[in-house]
Amino acid sequence: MSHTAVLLEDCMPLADAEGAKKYSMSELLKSYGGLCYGQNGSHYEPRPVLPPQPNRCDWEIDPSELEFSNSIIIGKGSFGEILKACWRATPVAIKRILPNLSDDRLVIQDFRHEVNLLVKLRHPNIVQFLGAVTEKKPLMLITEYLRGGDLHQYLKEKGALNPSTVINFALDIARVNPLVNFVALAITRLKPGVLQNFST
Ligand SMILES: Nc1ncnc2c1ncn2[C@@H]1O[C@H](COP(=O)(O)OP(=O)(O)OP(=O)(O)O)[C@@H](O)[C@H]1O
Repeated sequence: MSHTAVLLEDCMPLADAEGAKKYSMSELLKSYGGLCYGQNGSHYEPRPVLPPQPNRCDWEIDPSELEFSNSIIIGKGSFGEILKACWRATPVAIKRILPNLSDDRLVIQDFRHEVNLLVKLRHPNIVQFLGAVTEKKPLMLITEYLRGGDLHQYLKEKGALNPSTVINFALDIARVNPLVNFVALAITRLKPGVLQNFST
């Protein structure tokens, strides 16, 4: 078999040519040794491609992938508890809707709203949404686990913050809007005395 034929066979363009009904190209590839799926001597087997499932989102998480054996409760919200658990061997934060609220229409609406919002957000300063369990109960929302907790927890532990820390936190929050980066850059260019006056 010629070098060309080996390359053609390796990358299996014949299936693509046949799929696209490019008959002359198919013939040309066959004349160079290209084999059809499943054809005698072919090392490729036909692999049926499942059609996309309607209404199934690629962020839907199968609850069997969540590992709760060493989970701990790290917080409580109005409708559920927040646990530190594992998903695919990675520590994650899971907001789990309380079983007795799982059928509450308003709770479900609120939960779906939060999921729909988080799906659209991607920014280093926003907790990363990883997926959600929406097709089975209890409903769950899975995000990256923040080792330092959230700002509320931080304030509870540290008490009043000094003004420059407050400004840095405010800038981190505001940086979610790209325009604010200009302001942030301008502030870092300020002389130290100016910032002192501004923060007191
Ligand atoms: N991703 C996370 N990583 C680490 N800790 C978290 C995370 N998410 C939440 N927590 C902890 O759980 C607490 C409650 O979380 P949060 O306020 O998000 O709950 P919630 O259900 O959204 O509350 P509510 O619905 O009342 O606004 C936080 O104060 C924080 O301590």
